[in-house]
Amino acid sequence: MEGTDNGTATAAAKRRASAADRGDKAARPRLDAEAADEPSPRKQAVLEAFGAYRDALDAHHDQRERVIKCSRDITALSKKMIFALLRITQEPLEKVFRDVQGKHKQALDLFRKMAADLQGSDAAKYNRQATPAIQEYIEAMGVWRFLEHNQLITKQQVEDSLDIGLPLPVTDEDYLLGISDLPGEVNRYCINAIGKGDHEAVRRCLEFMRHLKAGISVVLCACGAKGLLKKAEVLDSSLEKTEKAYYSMSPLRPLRAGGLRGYTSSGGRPKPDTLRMGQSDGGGKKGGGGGSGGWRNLFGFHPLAVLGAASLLASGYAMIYRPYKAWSDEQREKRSKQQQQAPKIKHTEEAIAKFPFAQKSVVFVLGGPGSGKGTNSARLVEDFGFVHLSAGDLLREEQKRPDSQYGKLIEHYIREGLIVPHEVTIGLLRNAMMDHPECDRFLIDGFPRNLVQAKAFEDTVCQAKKVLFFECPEETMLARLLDRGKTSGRSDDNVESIRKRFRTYANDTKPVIDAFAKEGKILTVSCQGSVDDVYAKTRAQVAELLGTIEKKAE
Ligand SMILES: Nc1ncnc2c1ncn2[C@@H]1O[C@H](COP(=O)(O)OP(=O)(O)OP(=O)(O)O)[C@@H](O)[C@H]1O
Ligand SMILES: O=c1ccn([C@@H]2O[C@H](COP(=O)(O)O)[C@@H](O)[C@H]2O)c(=O)[nH]1
Repeated sequence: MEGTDNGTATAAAKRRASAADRGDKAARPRLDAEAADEPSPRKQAVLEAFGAYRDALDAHHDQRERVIKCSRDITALSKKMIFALLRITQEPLEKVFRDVQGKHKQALDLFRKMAADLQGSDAAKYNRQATPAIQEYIEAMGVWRFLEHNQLITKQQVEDSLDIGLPLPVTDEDYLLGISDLPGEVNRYCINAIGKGDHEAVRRCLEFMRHLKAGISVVLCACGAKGLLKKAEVLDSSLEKTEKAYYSMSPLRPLRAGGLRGYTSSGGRPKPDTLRMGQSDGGGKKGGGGGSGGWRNLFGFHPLAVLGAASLLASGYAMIYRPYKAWSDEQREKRSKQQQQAPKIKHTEEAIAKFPFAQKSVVFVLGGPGSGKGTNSARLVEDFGFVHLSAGDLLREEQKRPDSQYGKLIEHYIREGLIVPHEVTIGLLRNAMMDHPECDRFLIDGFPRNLVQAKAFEDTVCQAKKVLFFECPEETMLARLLDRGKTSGRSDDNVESIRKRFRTYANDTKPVIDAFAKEGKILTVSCQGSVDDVYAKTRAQVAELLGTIEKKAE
């Protein structure tokens, strides 16, 4: 049929037919040309469909651009809020908070605009664009909360602060990633406080970061959330800087109130409205293991501090547990079988609480990487009936254990020469001690690697009787480790990892040795000489020590 695809005449065809009826031949060429230009209905339909797609794409593009713009503006405002907050050390409080409140109001206006674009079924498409703003905002609100109330902001508080009349979901991941950026800012505030000689402010920063680190470490161990590991490393380095700053202001502080006992706390009675470590009064649980006391120790007793901690853990839990819940029955069954095959945290809370840790004689074995700790410990076992527990070996074993939730984390820390969060290492050490209930003497080799571990072990396991310290120059250790690396198969016996381990040793472990030295607990052995020579010196030191211990016990 002329001019039609589906039997329906086009307008031009109709006009041509009526011109023919009228016998109007002159109109024909014009009408023919008109008909040739006019799209067929199918073409028309396709054009219309494309038009609709184009409009939808344009609308999507505009909506995405609007979200990106709002997100950038909120990010910038949040950074300005942080910047304004950090002026707290230079300007009157009211001025700072007034300024921040103004910026916060502007941020909320932008959030309102952004939330409007995030409503409806397509909202999820733009979440990725909104996320940076939400995380930066959480960071800013976290800094504010810390400075004003000395508390870790909770996820609920973040949500409540977003009073914009429209729902704007804050995910657990946003919350965790947002608060894990706090240490960098707290560290900046701390540096300003040092400039002002405000010792108390520096102490508060340090405690806050320790609480945060403890909480994040646990979440990290449990779920290894993408992005969190990197932030945890930054947190470590911020914490390290703050610790150095704090102790540089008061070098003897770690040793106040009796050696390591004074390490984590301010020494004096903490103010009721400040976050504090639960063990600051020296009332740590001896021989009692972790349990709920462990959490109180991590986060202090202030109810709102606990709330912050709970929020952090709830988010971590949700990230771990929700995906688990979404598993099929088959996946869940497989996972539970794997766990039954290789349970590692095998002692019950009750058994841990009952185990007489405090009655055990523990000797720590310290020294740089490759200084001979393992070699000499093995021989001491033969001569004196110690149980030898190498923290590094326990970690490597846990790393290899199929289905270990810590495997990836440990692998990363070991390769990078970093110190695995102490909750994991102490958990493994405690397990291993409990595997030998008959034994009273333990050589704990390669532990504690930093002051926090040392304090945590004292509080949750027991105090070491002495510390065997292998003194060794770096060149000797490097040569021995490279030699060992030819056959050891260890991921960290290579030049790059060895350098990192040396750095960690100098920065974190040497201060532990110094602190124990001040307590009079160090037995130094020079690592120079043959294996037999060094062992002879070691043996003599230990024989004398055991003689003393036994005499004391009589
Ligand atoms: N006195 C010595 N003379 C020469 N080589 C030694 C001596 N003592 C130990 N070694 C060798 O040096 C290497 C490192 O020793 P060892 O494994 O005991 O050190 P380590 O302190 O336990 O190391 P890491 O902290 O890395 O576990 C080993 O290959 C060991 O055989
Ligand atoms: O308490 C500890 C002990 C060890 N690590 C990590 O393990 C490696 C290797 O330890 P070795 O004692 O040399 O076997 C060490 O570099 C750390 O990454 C730890 O984190 N905590």
